[in-house]
Amino acid sequence: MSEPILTLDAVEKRYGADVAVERIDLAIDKREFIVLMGPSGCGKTTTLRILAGLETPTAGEVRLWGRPINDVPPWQREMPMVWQSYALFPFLDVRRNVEFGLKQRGGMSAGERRKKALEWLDRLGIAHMEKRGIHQLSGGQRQRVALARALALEPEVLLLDEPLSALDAHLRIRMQGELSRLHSELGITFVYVTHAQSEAFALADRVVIMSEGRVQQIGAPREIYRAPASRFVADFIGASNVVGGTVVEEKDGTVVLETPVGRLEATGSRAKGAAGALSIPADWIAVEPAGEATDGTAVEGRLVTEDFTGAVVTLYVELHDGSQFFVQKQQHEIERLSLKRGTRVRLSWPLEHATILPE
Ligand SMILES: Nc1ncnc2c1ncn2[C@@H]1O[C@H](COP(=O)(O)OP(=O)(O)OP(=O)(O)O)[C@@H](O)[C@H]1O
Repeated sequence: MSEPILTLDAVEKRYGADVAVERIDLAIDKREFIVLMGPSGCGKTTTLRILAGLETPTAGEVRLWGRPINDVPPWQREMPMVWQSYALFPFLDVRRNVEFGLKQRGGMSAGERRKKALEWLDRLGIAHMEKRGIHQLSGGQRQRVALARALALEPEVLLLDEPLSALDAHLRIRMQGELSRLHSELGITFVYVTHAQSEAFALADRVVIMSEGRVQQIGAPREIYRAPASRFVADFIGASNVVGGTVVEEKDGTVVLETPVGRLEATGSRAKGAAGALSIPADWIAVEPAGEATDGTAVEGRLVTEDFTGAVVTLYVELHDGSQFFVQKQQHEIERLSLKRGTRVRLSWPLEHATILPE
């Protein structure tokens, strides 16, 4: 294993009695695209600000290439940050905004700075706007200027705090594609904070799921999607139905749980009598008219709503105890069933996809 470019070692940040980051351990490899994701207030932004040097940890150590940098000020770290609000200077034109960081760093003539700024503006497709004022730009163009300003420093690490959240959905997808392309072309490390799961999964090499100032799971998007490490992660990702119960049988890598919706089987192991929660991915559930017997890998209920979002349809089915399962299907897969609100349906799934969540 090569040495990580950035290491957070038992990093903590408290503001008096308030804990923003309880404990973060994280090693980031060179060229990685790392996305920090979690509910509001979980400490994502604080973690990013600690990396930028804008906050000092109250305990633990931050290392860059193995060298402690807790006490290194932001301007000596060369890890620029790009914000949702762009943080551009309204009194400088586009090109001068991009030149600003270069000027602060020093060591370049005015001509060199200008050339570098134009190179980056060109790379981001807005060189022709070099003389415009910031107020004459759209949100997407402002975000490009902010990116050009950070990238003109040619940093090893770029920090991004919800950079696309102020943009409309269409532009967000486009900028997402551009960020992904820039990341692979430049070969630098991106540490990116977002609320948006689709953004995290589309961009990240690894996603860090945080809650209450701690890391809940670190993994490739697919891994997190298919194998959430805890009930918290499964609920947060929202791709699976999670049912809690008590283990009543255990043998050969499978367990049976007594749950409010009946006895359900799951793969994994847990001692008899222990509490546990099983997770059933919504896209692995088959829907058919009710009537056939249900067993440990099926339940029956009544269709309550159908959310149509284009090719994918989400069905919400109410079970006998009043709880709901949701099922995700391609539109063409359910057309033949001609379901209506109130129709009784049977939901079933392959046993290997019903897994007991780690404790
Ligand atoms: N300067 C501060 N003083 C006191 N508490 C703070 C300060 N900055 C952050 N916090 C608290 O630390 C916690 C983590 O904040 P942080 O901004 O890192 O969360 P976040 O995950 O980025 O949230 P969001 O998604 O809402 O931006 C929050 O409970 C917040 O109120």
